[in-house]
Amino acid sequence: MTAAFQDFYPDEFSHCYGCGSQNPQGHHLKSYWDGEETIARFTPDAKYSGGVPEHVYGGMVASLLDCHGTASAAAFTYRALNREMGDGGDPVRFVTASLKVDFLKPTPMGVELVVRGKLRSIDGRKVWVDLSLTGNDGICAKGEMLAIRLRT
Ligand SMILES: CCCCCCCCCCCCCC(=O)SCCNC(=O)CCNC(=O)[C@H](O)C(C)(C)COP(=O)(O)OP(=O)(O)OC[C@H]1O[C@@H](n2cnc3c(N)ncnc32)[C@H](O)[C@@H]1OP(=O)(O)O
Repeated sequence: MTAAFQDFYPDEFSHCYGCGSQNPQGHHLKSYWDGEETIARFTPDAKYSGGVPEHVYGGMVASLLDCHGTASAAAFTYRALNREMGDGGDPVRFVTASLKVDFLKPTPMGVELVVRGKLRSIDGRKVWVDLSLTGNDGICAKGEMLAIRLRT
């Protein structure tokens, strides 16, 4: 089975509620390559409802974009450097500096959500990623992230 980007985060940095393998309460979001783009799939539990039970609350939507975006920034950078994750070299890790979310329509509950990341540009430690979240009836939210590579 293909490893997810998050599987390469060192344990000591894997406590993120959204995607950390070491957080037993967390969502354990997993991100993968899909051609030139990145993809993650997630079905929120019913307790993450918005104003009505049929819709997902906005914080969950932003959280999925956030975690998939930083993982994608790392993946795009590895690829730009012609490197593989887990290659034994200096780890490439990112945090979110800025995340803009446009909520285009309510996000449906009870269906698998698909989060996609597309590289906009890399400029030194700064990586801009365009994000989208799709439900069963088209794109529900779009995001623009600036992720910053941590100094190692
Ligand atoms: C080895 C470590 C492993 C860690 C593993 C983590 C795994 C991931 C876990 C999963 C995580 C899940 C996701 C999460 O939840 S991540 C959690 C949420 N994010 C954070 O907590 C980040 C908090 N912020 C910081 O730590 C610092 O501010 C960072 C590190 C981001 C930058 O501080 P640093 O001192 O390093 O760099 P710098 O200040 O010189 O800035 C550098 C450049 O960036 C530009 N800039 C900065 N901010 C903004 C902005 N808002 N808009 C526009 N531009 C901005 C800045 O002008 C400069 O540009 P230039 O002058 O070079 O042109």
